[in-house]
Amino acid sequence: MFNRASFLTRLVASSVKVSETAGGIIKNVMTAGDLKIVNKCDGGYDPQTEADRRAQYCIVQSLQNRYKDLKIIGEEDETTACPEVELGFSEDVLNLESSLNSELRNIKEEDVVVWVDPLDGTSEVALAVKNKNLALLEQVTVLIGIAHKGRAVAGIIHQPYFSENGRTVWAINGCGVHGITPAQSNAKKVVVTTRSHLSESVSSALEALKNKDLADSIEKVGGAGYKVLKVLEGSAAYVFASAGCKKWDTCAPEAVLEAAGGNLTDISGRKIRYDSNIQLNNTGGVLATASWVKHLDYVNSIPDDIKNQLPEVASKK
Ligand SMILES: Nc1ncnc2c1ncn2[C@@H]1O[C@H](COP(=O)(O)O)[C@@H](OP(=O)(O)O)[C@H]1O
Ligand SMILES: [Mg+2]
Repeated sequence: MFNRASFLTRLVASSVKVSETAGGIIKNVMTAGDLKIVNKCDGGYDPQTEADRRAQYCIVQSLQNRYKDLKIIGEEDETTACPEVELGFSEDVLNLESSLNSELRNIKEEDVVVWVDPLDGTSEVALAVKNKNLALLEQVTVLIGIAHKGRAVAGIIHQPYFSENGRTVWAINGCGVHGITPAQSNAKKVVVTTRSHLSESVSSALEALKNKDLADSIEKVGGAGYKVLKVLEGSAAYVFASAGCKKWDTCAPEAVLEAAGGNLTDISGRKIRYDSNIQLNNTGGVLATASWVKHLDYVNSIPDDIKNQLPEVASKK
């Protein structure tokens, strides 16, 4: 069955399993207790742990083992070799093959870019360990986003610390979202935003949304993957009017949210591109909304002066 499936179905089926194995690696590193944290940012703070390094090694090795010529862009430049290579695949994904439209079924390996964030929410891991606040680990996700000709078409969000055994939320364009039942409405409009990268422009955008009755309350949580899970669970929107979030943070969440009827764009409402030669930063910020609110209301309520500070930059500097 695996060998007869289309390239996209096989890649998603593999990626679901690979994300789960990466989640296991993260949990093992946490249990072992030595995170070996390094700061990746000169003059700022962008932590990387042994869990990020091992999880990315496993994801890239596992996918490259099956798909030799696949273009994969991962967050981490430094990785740590680990023995786990995951060659399994999800039967649930294979069973979806007949639901794919012909365009998706004909996707070729050479037109695909896989965007990998092996551990989204690293700052929350560092804080969880420092403050012995393990509840923060719920905000950790493994993100594998699949882009075809620059557009996010499928995504996997694995959440290792959800409940006892974790959960995997995944989607292929037009084929619904799996592993979660998205909320269809909420009397209260909760807007989620960054916990660790607040800035003046983020605060001003949130204030503008409050003034237009588009944000009844604000919740600050970590990780792009976790924030999109919050939107699927009943928050109205995820707003980040700043430029630090990267393509590997948004590719999988965008595909998953859009399969559930929501939207993820930059704060000016422009689609985000995921071509292999693209600028890594989401220079236009991030705006994600649930299926039950109007995306354009949120776009239109963010003041132009904030949008003008966040222009789209399409190609690498
Ligand atoms: N100013 C910044 N500098 C570095 N990374 C940033 C950033 N703003 C956002 N990010 C990245 O975007 C993701 C979501 O951020 P946030 O939780 O603040 O909303 C995080 O991914 P990682 O945890 O994988 O590094 C975070 O590092
Ligand atoms: Mg990230």
